[in-house]
Amino acid sequence: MNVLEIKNLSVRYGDKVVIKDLSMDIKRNKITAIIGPSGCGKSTLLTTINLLLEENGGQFTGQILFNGKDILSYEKKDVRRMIGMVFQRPIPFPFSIYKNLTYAPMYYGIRDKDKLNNIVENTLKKVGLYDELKGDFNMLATKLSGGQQQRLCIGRALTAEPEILLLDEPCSALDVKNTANIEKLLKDLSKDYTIIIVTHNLSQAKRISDYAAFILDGEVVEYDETEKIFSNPKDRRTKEYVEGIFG
Ligand SMILES: Nc1ncnc2c1ncn2[C@@H]1O[C@H](COP(=O)(O)OP(=O)(O)OP(=O)(O)O)[C@@H](O)[C@H]1O
Repeated sequence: MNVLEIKNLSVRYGDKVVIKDLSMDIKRNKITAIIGPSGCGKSTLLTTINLLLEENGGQFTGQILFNGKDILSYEKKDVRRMIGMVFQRPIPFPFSIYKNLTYAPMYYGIRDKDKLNNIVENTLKKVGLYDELKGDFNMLATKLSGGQQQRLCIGRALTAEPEILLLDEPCSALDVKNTANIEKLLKDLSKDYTIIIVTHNLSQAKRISDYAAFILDGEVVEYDETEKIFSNPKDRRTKEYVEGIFG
């Protein structure tokens, strides 16, 4: 079963319709890239999926099935736990690394010190920070480098044990080396998680995603295996976009 089935989704902010009758299924444990020119509705699609849209002043019609069940039938806090979000700018909580990584588990009721320590250790290993920190988990998270902060934020999202990770331009504030680290991390994580990434970086989409959706003016123009989108697009507009002719 597809982890998400988006059916006839339309989204508006007030009178402004930004997503129009969009339907797409998201495959489990794959990386799906959402590409398209600025303002086409990519971020809106992510916020709709994890029910942040309303807080941002938007409304949607249509249906999103998560594991076959209407997403609105889940408690919002469960959706936020199961569908984690990582933003463009890494924003760690202004606490220690330890506290950043135990915040969600404690919120969800874990109090056992050993369990919490394990979560911190395993998460740091998963995101490749464990060796770099050399045991200093009490360091203020905001003192990490930008790339490390973004890996910590991905780690923090993982501590809630999500099924899906939504990432909105996670590398746009990072240099080439940190970007490569994050890309490798996402590839590794896709064995256990479903990843949806919004990116302006077409080479990144090509490098890491299994599927890619090209969105234009709130509509899916083409959605297919990434390989096909880049090497043999069916739609002229997709071809022009991936060749860098517009956007
Ligand atoms: N909270 C909001 N209130 C009103 N309009 C919004 C809001 N958020 C986004 N929009 C509008 O919705 C449209 C789609 O925006 P969105 O951020 O989803 O696009 P995007 O494809 O992610 O853009 P970018 O690539 O520039 O980040 C834009 O016209 C934007 O101005």
